[in-house]
Amino acid sequence: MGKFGILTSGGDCPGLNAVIRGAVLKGETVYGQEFVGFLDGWRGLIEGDVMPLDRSSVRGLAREGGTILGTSRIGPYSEPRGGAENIKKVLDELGIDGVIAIGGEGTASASKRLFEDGINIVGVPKTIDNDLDATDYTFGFDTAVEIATEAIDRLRTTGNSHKRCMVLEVMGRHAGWIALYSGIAGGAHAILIPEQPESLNQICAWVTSVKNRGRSPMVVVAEGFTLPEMDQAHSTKGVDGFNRPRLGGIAEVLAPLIEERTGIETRSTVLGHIQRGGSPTGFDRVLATRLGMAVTDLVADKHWGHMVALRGTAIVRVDFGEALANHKTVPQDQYQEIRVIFG
Ligand SMILES: Nc1ncnc2c1ncn2[C@@H]1O[C@H](COP(=O)(O)OP(=O)(O)OP(=O)(O)O)[C@@H](O)[C@H]1O
Ligand SMILES: O=P(O)(O)OC[C@H]1O[C@](O)(CO)[C@@H](O)[C@@H]1O
Ligand SMILES: [Mg+2]
Repeated sequence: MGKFGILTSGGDCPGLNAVIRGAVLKGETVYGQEFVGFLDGWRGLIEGDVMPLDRSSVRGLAREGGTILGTSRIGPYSEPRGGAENIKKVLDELGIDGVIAIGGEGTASASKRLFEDGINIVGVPKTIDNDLDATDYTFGFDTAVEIATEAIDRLRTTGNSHKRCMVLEVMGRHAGWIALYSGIAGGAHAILIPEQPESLNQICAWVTSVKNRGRSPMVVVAEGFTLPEMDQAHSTKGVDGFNRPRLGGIAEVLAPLIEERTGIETRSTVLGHIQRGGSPTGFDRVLATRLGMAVTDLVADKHWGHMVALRGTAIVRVDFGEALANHKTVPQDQYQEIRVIFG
């Protein structure tokens, strides 16, 4: 029973639509809940801009990339109409009893603040970066790894033909999970992640040893990687809607440096938003559907201020504070495990 509004906020991610479908199907079927979708993240909530969401509007959605609701990096407290007071009024006017916010760390921080300000709100974690501590995996990550792995496979054939060093840049602002997993899957000769600065000397030593064995070096780098002499991640594209530097382009910095130092012809590719687009993998569809279904239990129990998460194979409930306590970065031992065979 009751009427609830769903929104997707922050960067999009394959599986968002599967969450929406899971929530609507279970909420309607098991609890008799009704749903609307807020358009473009928090903007739709602030402005009361909604679309109807029922069983027929989520038909076939598990396989669809993106989000039918749209997303943005607008915050719920942004001027001129943001803030808990206004949001309460909007919810009352629309007869909405609570909000389901699907998003990453920023969305969860905003949700926590709204909950503390008296809004009935629960969350579903999403990010291709897999860097949310409360959950073992986030949906979208497996899809991004799959896409990045295919990119490595393809770069390796052209790299081999021309006997070049290939550098692939993948996403990963604070955490190198996509680089680590796709790099292992694709047999990269070096994997560079934000958690672990590596010197240019070390990178070139790996590249040279690969070349000396008669192979074409493949380097995978996360966008947030820094060389020891860099004080922040490479960014030349200004800031995003929340004033954070837009990352991207470290591969283009590294490639000429590697070429100059090693004498090996080197090319760079920035995979960019391709890894966030398109259809989710089977794994991500299952995870997203289960999280979407489980969030309707939270709503039915009025378990506001919490989000659903994956622990092992179980879906559990964690409060926003716990979910936000730490970034889940790649632990040293997991990086060292693969680093011993670089080069
Ligand atoms: N502490 C906060 N208080 C209020 N609003 C916030 C807070 N943190 C983030 N927001 C708002 O929530 C929006 C969504 O956060 P953000 O852009 O970081 O996306 P996200 O949900 O973390 O997903 P992504 O993984 O793509 O970063 C931000 O753009 C910002 O407007
Ligand atoms: O280009 P956008 O949509 O602002 O988002 C880019 C960021 O979003 C993420 O994909 C997810 O947080 C990061 O890896 C990346 O830095
Ligand atoms: Mg964020």
